[in-house]
Amino acid sequence: MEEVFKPGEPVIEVRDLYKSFGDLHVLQGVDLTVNKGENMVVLGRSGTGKSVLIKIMVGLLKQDRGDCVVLGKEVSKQEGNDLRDLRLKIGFSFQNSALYDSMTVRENLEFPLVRNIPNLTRAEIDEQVEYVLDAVGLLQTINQVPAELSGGQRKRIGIARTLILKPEIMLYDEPTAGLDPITCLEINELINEVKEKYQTTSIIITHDLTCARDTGDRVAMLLDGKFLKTGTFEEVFSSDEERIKSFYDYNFIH
Ligand SMILES: Nc1ncnc2c1ncn2[C@@H]1O[C@H](COP(=O)(O)OP(=O)(O)OP(=O)(O)O)[C@@H](O)[C@H]1O
Repeated sequence: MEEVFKPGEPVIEVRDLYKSFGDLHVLQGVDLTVNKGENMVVLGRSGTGKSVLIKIMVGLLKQDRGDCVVLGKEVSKQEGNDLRDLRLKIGFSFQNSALYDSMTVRENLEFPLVRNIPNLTRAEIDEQVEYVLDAVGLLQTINQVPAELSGGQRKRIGIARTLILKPEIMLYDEPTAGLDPITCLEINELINEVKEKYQTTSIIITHDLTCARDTGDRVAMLLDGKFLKTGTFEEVFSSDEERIKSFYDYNFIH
């Protein structure tokens, strides 16, 4: 039986997680709980281990010690079809959108559907492509190729391509990187709309404090291998901790 998670129940539970590469101790006792329907923002300077943490969550890396339980399953113990099924429930929206340049928007969106869900009819594929494009507000771009789209539109299509498999969890890697401030705000809105429409649980990795403030139900600051502080944006940034204050001062733009 598939486990069904109710709002507020933990969907991701990371406990006392350690990961080193030789002498480089990247994660040193990470604890994190993300509840059903929650947007959790992970903040941290470059190289602090945010991507390593995400890779452990999707089974691309194994921890040295500790637990990483996603949708009720210890990820490091999943193999073969079980790991594949778990990964299908986790949508990973890459930083560079990773669209295929030679394919139209329609073809880019069809690709994950056809690859992962066999025996869909043409009408079902069309319906799902159009639904998800409408959800990200870009139905009119269906026959365009990525080169004809703006950076913000490409991000949206990248998010749509992840959403089309209706994942329970969304992992956004630097969703606003390289975008102008207005487009950043539009992406933040989209992340919030996705949460409402698709009832997703999300982790949003970012350096962008406006994104953190606007999308995060809670934010967690990764520093020196651990989460230094977790809470609402206001709770975290009202802290007197010097390293949090200096992160805020260097990163807050508007
Ligand atoms: N497979 C690996 N082998 C060896 N070292 C690795 C490996 N993966 C990551 N690292 C190292 O672990 C550290 C954390 O990397 P990670 O990519 O998680 O940083 P990050 O917080 O995501 O940074 P950024 O914000 O720049 O993407 C880095 O020093 C990186 O070089």
